[in-house]
Amino acid sequence: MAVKVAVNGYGTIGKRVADAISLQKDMEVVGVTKTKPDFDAKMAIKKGYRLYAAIPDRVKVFESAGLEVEGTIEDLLKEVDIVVDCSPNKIGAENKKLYEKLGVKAIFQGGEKKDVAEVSFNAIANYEEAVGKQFVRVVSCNTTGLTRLIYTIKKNFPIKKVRATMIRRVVDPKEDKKGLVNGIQPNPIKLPSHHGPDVQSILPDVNIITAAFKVPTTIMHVHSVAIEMEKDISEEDIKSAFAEEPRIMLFNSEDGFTSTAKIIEFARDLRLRYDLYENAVWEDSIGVVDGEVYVTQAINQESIVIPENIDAIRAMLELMDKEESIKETNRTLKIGVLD
Ligand SMILES: NC(=O)C1=CN([C@@H]2O[C@H](COP(=O)(O)OP(=O)(O)OC[C@H]3O[C@@H](n4cnc5c(N)ncnc54)[C@H](OP(=O)(O)O)[C@@H]3O)[C@@H](O)[C@H]2O)C=CC1
Ligand SMILES: O=C(OP(=O)(O)O)[C@H](O)COP(=O)(O)O
Repeated sequence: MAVKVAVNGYGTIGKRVADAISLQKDMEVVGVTKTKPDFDAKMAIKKGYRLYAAIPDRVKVFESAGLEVEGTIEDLLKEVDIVVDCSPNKIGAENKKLYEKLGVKAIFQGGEKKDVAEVSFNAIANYEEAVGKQFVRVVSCNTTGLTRLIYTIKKNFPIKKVRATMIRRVVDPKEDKKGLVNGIQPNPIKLPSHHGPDVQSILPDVNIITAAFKVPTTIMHVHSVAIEMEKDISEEDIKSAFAEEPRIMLFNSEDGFTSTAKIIEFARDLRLRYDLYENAVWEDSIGVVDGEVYVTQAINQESIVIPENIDAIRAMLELMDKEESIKETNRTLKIGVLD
C-alpha cells in the first residue's frame, strides 16, 4: 500500500515534490497547502491535488475567492504518514511544533537551520543516516550540488580540502518584486557562506570553505570548485567518476553548452518545466593542476532537491534501501536519461 504524504507549501519546491511523488508507486499525495487562493492554488486543484489551508485563519479567504479547501493543515496531517514541509525559509521551524504535537514525521528544506532536524540529508552521501528518523532536512540546492560532486570524487579518491565559489541566481524566475538588477552582491560579505558548513553537516570530515555572490540572473547557480587531493589523480579519473553517477550530467562546450542559458534550453526540450535534477558539470572544465582538481558546474535551483525529497521519504519510512530507492527515483524522474 502506498504511504500517505502531505506537502505543506505548494510553491516552487512543493509543486515539484508533489508531482514527483505522484510518479512513485509506493507513495501518494494526500493533499497540498497554500495560504493564498492564487493561480497556483487553482492549478493545484486542476491537477487533482486536494487543497488545504496552510494557516487555519485563511480558510475564509479561500472561501471568499470561491475556492473550496478540504480543511486546514491540521486536518491534512491527521491523514498522513509524513509531511514534506516546503514552506518559505524559517517557517518550517515554526511548523515543526504542529508536527511534533501530532506525531507526524517531517522533511524540511534547506532554508531551515541544521538543528530543525536530526539529520541533514543527501541521498547518495548519507541515505542510511535518515532511515527511520522523525525529522530530516534536505539541504539547500547549492549544498546538494556541492555534496553530490564532492561525495562522487571522495568515495573513490581521498581529498584534502575543498574551496568553492558560488555564483548564485538572485531569485527564482517567478519572482517579480524589486531586487538586484545591475550589480554583484557578495552574499554573505563575511566568509564562509552557509554552504561549506552545510556540506559538513553531511560530510563532517571534509575541509571546505565556500564563498557566494548573487548576480542578476534567475535560471541557475554556477559553482567554481577547487579540490586538493591526497593522492595523484587524472582528469580521466574524475570524468569517469562523474560519468558513473546518474545525478551528475556532463556537458561539453564543443556541443554548444557555452553558458547556463544553453543548458536550460537543452533542459526545456528534455523535461517538464525544464527541471534538471542533475548537477550540470562542464566536462571540459575538469582539470588537474599540481594535484588539485578544478571543475565548474551549474545547478538548476528549482529542481535539484526534488529527487532527494523522494529518497528521504523512503529512508524515513523504511520503504527501500539506498540503492533501490535511488534507482527507482532516477527511473521515475528519468534522471541520467537523455530521451
Ligand atoms: N526555490 C529554490 O531555489 C529552492 C528553495 N529551497 C528551499 O525550499 C523551501 C521553499 O522554498 P520555495 O519553494 O522557493 O518557496 P516558495 O515561496 O516558492 O513557496 C513557499 C510555499 O509555502 C507556502 N506557505 C507560506 N506560508 C506558509 C506556512 N506558514 N506554512 C506552510 N506553507 C506556507 C506558500 O503559499 P502561498 O504562496 O499561498 O503563501 C508557498 O506555496 C525553502 O526552505 C527554501 O530555502 C531549497 C532549494 C531550492
Ligand atoms: O537553496 C537555495 O540556495 P542556497 O543553496 O544558496 O541556499 C535556493 O536557491 C534558495 O535560495 P534563496 O534563499 O536565495 O531563494
